Amino acid sequence: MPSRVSDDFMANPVNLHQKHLDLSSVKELPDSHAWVSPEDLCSSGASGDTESIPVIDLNCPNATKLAGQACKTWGAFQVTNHGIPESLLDKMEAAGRKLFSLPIQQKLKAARSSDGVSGYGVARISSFFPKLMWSEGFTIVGSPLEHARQLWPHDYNNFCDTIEEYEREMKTLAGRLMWVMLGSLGITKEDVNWSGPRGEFNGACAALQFNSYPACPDPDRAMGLAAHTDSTLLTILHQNKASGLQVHREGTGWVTVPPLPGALVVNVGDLLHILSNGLYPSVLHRAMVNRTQHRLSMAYLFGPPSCVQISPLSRLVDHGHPALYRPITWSEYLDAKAKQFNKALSSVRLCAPLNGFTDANDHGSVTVG
Ligand SMILES: C=C1C[C@]23C[C@@]1(O)CC[C@H]2[C@@]12CCC[C@@](C)(C(=O)O1)[C@H]2[C@@H]3C(=O)O
Ligand SMILES: O=C(O)CCC(=O)C(=O)O
Ligand SMILES: [Fe+2]
Repeated sequence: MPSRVSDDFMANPVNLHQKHLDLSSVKELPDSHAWVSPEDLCSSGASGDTESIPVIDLNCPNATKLAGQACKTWGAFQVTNHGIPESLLDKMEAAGRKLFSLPIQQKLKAARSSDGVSGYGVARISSFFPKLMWSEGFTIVGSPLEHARQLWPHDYNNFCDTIEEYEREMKTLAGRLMWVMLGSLGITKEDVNWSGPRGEFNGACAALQFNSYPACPDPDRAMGLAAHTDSTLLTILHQNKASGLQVHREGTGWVTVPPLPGALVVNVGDLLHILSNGLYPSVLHRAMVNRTQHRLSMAYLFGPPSCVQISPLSRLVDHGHPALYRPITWSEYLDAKAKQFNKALSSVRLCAPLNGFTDANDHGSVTVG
């Protein structure tokens, strides 16, 4: 049987000696990275590849309605005409390539510390799985300067300028997307007092995550990034030409999100799930790898100001629709995710769902292999 997230939970500790392998030079999949044994192979892969998440033109007059439908049914959509210049996306992809092509010893100079958030390393959720993922990541919160200097002591300015430009552009887009997504629920600026006087989400916090998935000698037995939901309000993801992102939909299974030139993927995160009182489910997603192409993605993880407690919006709560979640700040939620991973959302839940099932993203029964 393929392994299940619940079974894997904190099971076997990862073999630490293999943790920082140079994946691009490995010729055979090591056991430390083999998620599926040869006997399991027939049951792996995506089942529902005939449909995928909607593609929404942000300039279309119907964008708000379409985004609302997409958030309710998929928890994700792709967006075009988003205003981010293609040249900036290209520069970011080049910055990611430059970073991950450094020798492993150089990348480790900017390694994420055990209690830190920023820096180079394996996915934070790795500790919940008995096998290592076929990927490496680099997380930036605020200024990239300190880590960029460690990576390129004499040549860090271009990297920093590009990242800072991207962070500014993404912040504006994330604010715009918040109103498009919330607008469909009848939410206005008056309903979200922490969005600021002009609804610009000025005090919002964010992190930027570069993900690298080198070509893999045995892609059907490897996992790029294991199934998870993001602990954000929303995530804006750019993927290069290599496909690999899959979203999970109840009743359909795993569905591939094809890379579309210039488009960005928008995911509903756990905090928007809470804010919408469960109307917009956070999307369970994962990244697969392939035999020939190096896949790169960058995720802009958008959250509320650090002092703000997120709880279901009062406009969405009444006698028939009680608040389903207790108030929580982003950093408290990230702590819950770091300790409980896929049980974090349920741990904030106040009332049991009427149908007796757990939260949609309490994905203990979703197969990961
Ligand atoms: C703000 C954050 C969300 C994140 C944890 C982090 O502190 C920075 C990295 C983010 C990321 C990106 C890859 C998937 C993920 C689950 C992970 O392991 O690190 C997310 C985290 C999250 O959304 O919980
Ligand atoms: O690489 C991808 O497509 C997914 C990345 C992702 O889910 C993340 O960074 O949170
Ligand atoms: Fe994610």
